[in-house]
Amino acid sequence: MSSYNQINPKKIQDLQPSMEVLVPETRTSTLTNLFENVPLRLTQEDLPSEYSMQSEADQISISTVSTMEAVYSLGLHEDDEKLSQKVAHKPPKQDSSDHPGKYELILFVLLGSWGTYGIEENPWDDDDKPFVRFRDYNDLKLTRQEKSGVLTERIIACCSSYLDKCPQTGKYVLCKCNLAQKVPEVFKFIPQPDQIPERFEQQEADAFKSEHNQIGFSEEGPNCGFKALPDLIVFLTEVHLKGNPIASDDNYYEVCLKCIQPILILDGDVVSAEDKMLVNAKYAPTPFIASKKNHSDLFLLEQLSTWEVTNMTLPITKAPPRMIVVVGPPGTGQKKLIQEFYERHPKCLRLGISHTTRPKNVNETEGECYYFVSEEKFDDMVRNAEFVTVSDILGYAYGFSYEELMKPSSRDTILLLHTDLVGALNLRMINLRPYLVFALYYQSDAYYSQLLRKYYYTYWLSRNYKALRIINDSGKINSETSSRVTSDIEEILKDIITNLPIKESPTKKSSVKFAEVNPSFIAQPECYMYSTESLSDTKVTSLNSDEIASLIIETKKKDGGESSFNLADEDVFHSISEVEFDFEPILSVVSESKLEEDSDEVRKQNRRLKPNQRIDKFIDNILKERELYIRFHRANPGIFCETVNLINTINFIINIYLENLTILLQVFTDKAESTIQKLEDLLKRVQNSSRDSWHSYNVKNDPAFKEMMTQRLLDLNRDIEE
Ligand SMILES: Nc1ncnc2c1ncn2[C@@H]1O[C@H](COP(=O)(O)OP(=O)(O)OP(=O)(O)O)[C@@H](O)[C@H]1O
Repeated sequence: MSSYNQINPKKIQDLQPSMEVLVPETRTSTLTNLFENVPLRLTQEDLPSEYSMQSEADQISISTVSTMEAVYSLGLHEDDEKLSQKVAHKPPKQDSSDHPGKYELILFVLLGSWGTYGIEENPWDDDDKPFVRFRDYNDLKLTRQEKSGVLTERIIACCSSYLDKCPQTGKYVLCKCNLAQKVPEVFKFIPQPDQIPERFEQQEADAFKSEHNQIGFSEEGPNCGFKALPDLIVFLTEVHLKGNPIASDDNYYEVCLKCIQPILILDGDVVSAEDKMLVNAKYAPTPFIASKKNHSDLFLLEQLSTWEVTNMTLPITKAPPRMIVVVGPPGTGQKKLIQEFYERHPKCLRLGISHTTRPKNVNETEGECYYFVSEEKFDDMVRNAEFVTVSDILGYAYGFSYEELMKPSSRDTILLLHTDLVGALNLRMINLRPYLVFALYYQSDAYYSQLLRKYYYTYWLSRNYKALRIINDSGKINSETSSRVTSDIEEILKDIITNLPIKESPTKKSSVKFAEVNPSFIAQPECYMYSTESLSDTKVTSLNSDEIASLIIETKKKDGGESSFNLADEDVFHSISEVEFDFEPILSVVSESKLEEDSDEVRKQNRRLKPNQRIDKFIDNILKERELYIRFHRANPGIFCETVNLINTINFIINIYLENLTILLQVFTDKAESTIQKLEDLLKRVQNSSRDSWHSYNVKNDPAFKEMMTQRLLDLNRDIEE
């Protein structure tokens, strides 16, 4: 038996019996190899003296039941119906009766899919302290190739044989592939030892250069070329492949960035976060795949977690509430829409409150539109399988919890919430049968300005500058304050002038609460936009340059000294009519003295972030997402209807989908009245729909389930008899 190099006896005694061994299908070959030499039953002899087995019953056996195989592979590649069919009819693999034992280990393979998606990058970030190792790398008699740094499956197997506690479940799992020291300067992988070309035998270890390693895209076989990447390099941050055949592929750079998520250095060059972001956006999975992936992750966690029966737990016969879900790309104003809709029908609706890690905005109240939680808390909830769905939106996590879903409410109350597309598809996938409403800005231009208002200015203004004063070419500068012009700011202010849709003259001297102008996603300090001089009382179609000079965007002082600016007439912004600015303003930024102190820091930050480029890309990405929603809608007729103007089409579609209890219609958030009207129509239909048509799959009637239970009972009886 191979050696155990580190054993913590206390921990091994904690081993809990458990039933499932989760092995994603695509990874089984590595795993099978891995256990070739691991005894399936550990006895006292196998263990070092520090650990004493109390009785025979303490034997640990390892067995595999691959319940998740189907979910993992099907979840990624096939559709709902096939998934449910296969999952339902796939007979579960039996526990091996040759190896009974009190304890079973959960095997969980960290290579590849798990961890690269969504939930956590590397939950086992404990490089140095595995507590049991079945096969030790140090015991391997390395071949010449291996000594020279060639990575073979043998090495991977040894490096993967750690036993440790799974952070998600607290159970012991055999996992982790730490290749950190095994591939010191080059990433070298030879898939099959018998495929090693002659020349390797002749190479001197020292002479072994990265050009000679064996990753080539022309190679055939399951573990060759690019295909080998995702399986192996979850822990690699630095990769050198220059001169390797793989490097001459046109998509080499992008594929490496995509496949090797933790990569920081490729061929000696630092990989920028921006490149990674762009590559990720370019190769983003389709919404269906993303949501299936997401769903299978959550499903997996659900399987691994222990559910507690509390007084919140509803009897299984109770159907979840009927729900209307407003779906749309970020910044569409879904939140406002559903709140407005809710306020009109508070008796028949219940607002579903999601959890999010995004910071709370000034005008938001905890628990009213979101539960604002820390990333740690959110992760904990994910691990405990508390969420029905989770999504990652613009860098923040959003999730809708089971608790919210099942909150007691009257039988006829309809749950109203908003999610992104992935979230909505997840809800469908677990058979909640939501009525999906597609919310979109009618015009992409309007959406663009909305996004600019929402993200661009807020992001910029709030993070970098305390005060901005825009002056015109007449050169009026507030002379008490020092001024500074930077090209970045110039650009941004130009954008503000050209894009900020100032609508109508305010009727009185007023200030506009900037946070209201930008009900922003990104938390901002309290910013206010105000005019120093009163603007004309009469309606104007354009503001003259003097008036422009007086538009100031400034943060509120902490001491409250500028509270007079707080007289915000929140409607002002919305009631200013659109203005064309036909001059090139000279722009100046007036900083407060505090800012001067910070200026070095600010400059440093500018250099690092290049914010205006970044935010441009950021907004571009959101616009692309809008396109994606529309494409998705077109490619999946029936999920959303095509045009909102064709009332008849809507009725037609409603009739078709009424049967499936899924009505899909499109709503434009920039056309508030007609939108609410549509939602009201929908509400009536949902109310009239029959609850009795709720059907849920009953696992107890499934022949595979019956077979499995019978077998389990037989096994149990046999164990007892023995
Ligand atoms: N539980 C959830 N699951 C998935 N997506 C969600 C969830 N809750 C909210 N979202 C989505 O997150 C996005 C950002 O919402 P947020 O309220 O933070 O910003 P917002 O810009 O005010 O949103 P909007 O303007 O679209 O109402 C929205 O598109 C929303 O649909």
